[in-house]
Amino acid sequence: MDIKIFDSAQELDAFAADLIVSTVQNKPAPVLGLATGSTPLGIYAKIVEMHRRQNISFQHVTSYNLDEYVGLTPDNDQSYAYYMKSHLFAHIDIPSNQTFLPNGMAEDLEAECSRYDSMLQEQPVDLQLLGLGHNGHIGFNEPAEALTGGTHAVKLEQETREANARFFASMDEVPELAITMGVGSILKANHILLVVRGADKADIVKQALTGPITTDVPASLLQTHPRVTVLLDREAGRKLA
Ligand SMILES: N[C@@H]1[C@@H](O)[C@H](O)[C@@H](COP(=O)(O)O)O[C@@H]1O
Repeated sequence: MDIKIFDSAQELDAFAADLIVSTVQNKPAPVLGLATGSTPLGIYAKIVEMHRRQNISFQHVTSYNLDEYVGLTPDNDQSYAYYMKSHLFAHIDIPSNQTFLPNGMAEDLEAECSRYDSMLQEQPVDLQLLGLGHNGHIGFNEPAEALTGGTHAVKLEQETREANARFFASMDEVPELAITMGVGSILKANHILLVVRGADKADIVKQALTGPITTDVPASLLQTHPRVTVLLDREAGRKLA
């Protein structure tokens, strides 16, 4: 694992955005794996700025998002589809028919998960951006005795719902179910970019990066991947020796 610790959010965002843009520029048909949450916001803003100022084009890019809530329509401002549109897709030239998220409104969730997996199989992810949950989740792969490899529907942990409640009007509105790429699908990406910020994640960063590889900390499975770049701010990295 290549671990980099940054003194400022701006430096971290610029480094991550450069890495994403270089993947976009160096491949004829790049496939990006994208994430939501507060962690990637500065990175997306930097990418939008690079698109505007340096004319970086995303017309040839395909993207797959990690996860989506079940039961929220794409025009619901709490859905991840809405998040991606408002923070990234609407501001760059990526064609809308090349951006994919699991469909949280699908009647048959199992069929939706297999559909998503078949698409990922045909278009493997070149660079997968990841955030980290306080309990070590990646995407919505929660700590469990066994983890699911492929895309699947998952019941969210109370802790995860509480952490994400800040984006909703009330706790009752936070969905109980989500669709997420599985840890197996995430690990198939050629290169993984894990980004973590904040003192409240320092302990889980240490466990995930240096602790035992265990399904109790889903992010610890990243230790088995040959090409992971970890970007931390000072606070998130403060427990690493
Ligand atoms: N499903 C998302 C994850 O993909 C995200 O990485 C994580 C951390 O979120 P944040 O970046 O807001 O701390 O929690 C959410 O539950």
